[in-house]
Amino acid sequence: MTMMQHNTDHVLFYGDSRNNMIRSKKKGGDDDDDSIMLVLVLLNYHLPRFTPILWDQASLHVCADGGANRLYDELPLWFPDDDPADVRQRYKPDVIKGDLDSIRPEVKEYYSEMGVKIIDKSHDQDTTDLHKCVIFIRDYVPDLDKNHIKLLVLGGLGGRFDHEAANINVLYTFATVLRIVLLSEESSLTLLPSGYLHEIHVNRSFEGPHCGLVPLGAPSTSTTTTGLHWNLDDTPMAFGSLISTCNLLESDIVTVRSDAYLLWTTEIRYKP
Ligand SMILES: Nc1ncnc2c1ncn2[C@@H]1O[C@H](COP(=O)(O)OP(=O)(O)OP(=O)(O)O)[C@@H](O)[C@H]1O
Ligand SMILES: Cc1ncc(C[n+]2csc(CCO)c2C)c(N)n1
Repeated sequence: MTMMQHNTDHVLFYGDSRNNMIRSKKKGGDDDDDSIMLVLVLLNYHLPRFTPILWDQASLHVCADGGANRLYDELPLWFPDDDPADVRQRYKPDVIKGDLDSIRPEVKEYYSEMGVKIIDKSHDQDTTDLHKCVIFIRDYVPDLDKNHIKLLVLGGLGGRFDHEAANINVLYTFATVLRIVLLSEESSLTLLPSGYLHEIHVNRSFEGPHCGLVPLGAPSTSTTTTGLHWNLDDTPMAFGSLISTCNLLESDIVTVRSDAYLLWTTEIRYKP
């Protein structure tokens, strides 16, 4: 498989190292982010209408179990003038992985005959399909490239709350291994580990104005930000007290420093 080709095309969304990424510098660490490779994971929930744009920019495309049904069913509907078979050939995943209890048999057979790698982990009923896909990506990508990967999870927000909570747990589980962003058509969500100065480059042509910083795993005794309408200045945050929601972007660059892991969310505005 030649899945990990470097993607040097201009990137409109979530991959442009100048416009839209989070640079997280440890004190004294290198700022080594010239080239970002996008990896997509498609879940079995509403795929955002911008999925085809991201697809063209990504180097690796993975479906989590029933996410393959979404790709098979929904992509042809977005290209009504094209033959569905041509659309499915254009948007052919590299891998389908999961416990395979949701992918329909005809969809599995269709992609299998196209040569798509299908990984059956039905024996594992303790981790979610997204977790299984992230393990595949973690093990597939050489260590040297991991800093340059941005994993976008399409259909990662909204829907059943237990699935959303599991997706957020994946952010925590792999926080120091891979940069992961959960996406829906309305929001992005990523985790900012503590101990870094996070320099977040937002693209206000499609992100914002609303945004939030949420100490989900544990309270923060001190968070300091720049670039927001309501900045925090060595401020504590905790559930039951202050959390920063309904905040507003005031700059293309937001900086965050905190003693706790924080979820960072932005509003997404997309008009097809
Ligand atoms: N209703 C939903 N809301 C939000 N996310 C979903 C929903 N259904 C599926 N997903 C996401 O898509 C992934 C793959 O979906 P799939 O239907 O194959 O999962 P599953 O493990 O069979 O789910 P279930 O708990 O329904 O048995 C899930 O792991 C989850 O992340
Ligand atoms: C304590 C505990 N709670 C729930 C599950 C169930 N579960 C968690 S992930 C998963 C796979 C979904 O594709 C399933 C069935 C478990 N194993 N352990």
